[in-house]
Amino acid sequence: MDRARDPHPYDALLLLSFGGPEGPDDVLPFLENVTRGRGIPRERLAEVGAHYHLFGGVSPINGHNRELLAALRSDFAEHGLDLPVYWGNRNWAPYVTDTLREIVRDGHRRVLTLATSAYSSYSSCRQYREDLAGALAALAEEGLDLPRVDKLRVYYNHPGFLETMTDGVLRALDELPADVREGAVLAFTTHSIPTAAADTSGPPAGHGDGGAYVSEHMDAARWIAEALAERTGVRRPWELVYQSRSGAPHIPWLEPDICDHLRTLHEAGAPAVVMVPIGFVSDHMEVLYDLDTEALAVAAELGLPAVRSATVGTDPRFVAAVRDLVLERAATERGEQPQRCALGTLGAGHDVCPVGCCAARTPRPAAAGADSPYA
Ligand SMILES: CC1=C(CCC(=O)O)c2cc3nc(cc4[nH]c(cc5[nH]c(cc1n2)c(C)c5CCC(=O)O)c(CCC(=O)O)c4C)C(CCC(=O)O)=C3C
Ligand SMILES: [Fe+2]
Repeated sequence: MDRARDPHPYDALLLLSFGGPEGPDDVLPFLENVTRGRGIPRERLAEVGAHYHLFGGVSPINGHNRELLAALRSDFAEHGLDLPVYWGNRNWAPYVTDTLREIVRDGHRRVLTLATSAYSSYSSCRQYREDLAGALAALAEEGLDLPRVDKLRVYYNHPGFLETMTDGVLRALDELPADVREGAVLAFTTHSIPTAAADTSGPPAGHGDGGAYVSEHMDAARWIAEALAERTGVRRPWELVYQSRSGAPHIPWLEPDICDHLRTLHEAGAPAVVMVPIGFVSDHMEVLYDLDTEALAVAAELGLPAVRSATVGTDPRFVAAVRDLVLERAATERGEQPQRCALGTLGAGHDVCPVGCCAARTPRPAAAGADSPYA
């Protein structure tokens, strides 16, 4: 077989995501699934529930995942990559346990996982490995022969991610009124997490304050800002800011918040801003509500021209990046030394999360890492 198309030893790809409600009656049970045992104040739940109800109780995330699933399947077929693609979620149907059961019943033994999050942190990486461990534990209870499950490395610095984001910013700049375009500044934005979770993100060896979560986002932002400067001849001020904070007010989370940042930019005389949602791989509710609804309303109130650039979604270059990552990992598992594409300064991330990577407050079994209790 052509090595460039050889998925061996893998026989299935699992798209692992967050899940979201599909109608008004799903909203409360979904939020209960998300927040079980996580100490989110009730007022915050009601508030977030209202965001979903504003969109008919439907999260955009499932539709985006269905589209990504279809795009991956046709890209793989087009490139002669014979690897079935499945989809399972943490918080809503199709649940990952049900999907993994189907994968096993279909006779697959080596599963590679793509999580819909590009960075290192408990919420964006380890919690997905806990989901896999939970699914494996459930299947073991049922007496099924367990498959081996691996997870793809973080992909925030893959060219197919960064170049696609960069093109999105170029399109967003074009949407700004011509007279403020030149002076527009960049606000890279991602999901806030507790500072304690940021500090322990990535391998225990450490990335300094803010851990791998902050350093990876900084590296992505810097690369995009420099690529834009090269392509447009305009060097724009930029900053990494945060959004979608939840949790109790006395617990510190990463700051500044995008809405506060817009006020700061306005006071400092910025003529316009592009919000670049580097933390999200598709237009989740956080993008549709927290940026497109809330942050754009703040900007409008200030009279600050603002636009939000695109997420990678199902851009063909992002889909091709996933194929590249799958083939790279398959080759590595076969003992070859494939090229590992990465831009920026941090290099390609680890294939296998080391012991203690993105440590959790409450230790739980996590699969697909060096500390996995499974083979
Ligand atoms: C880093 C990160 C990502 C990015 C990585 C990834 O993509 O996984 C992410 C994604 C998402 N988060 C989502 C939704 C929610 N997240 C919540 C709560 C939380 N998120 C956190 C972090 C993250 N979250 C954290 C530290 C909490 C506090 C509670 C806890 O420690 O678990 C809550 C509870 C209510 C609230 O407080 O907001 C909701 C409803 C959706 C679905 C959106 C849709 O429907 O389109 C998606 C993709
Ligand atoms: Fe979240």
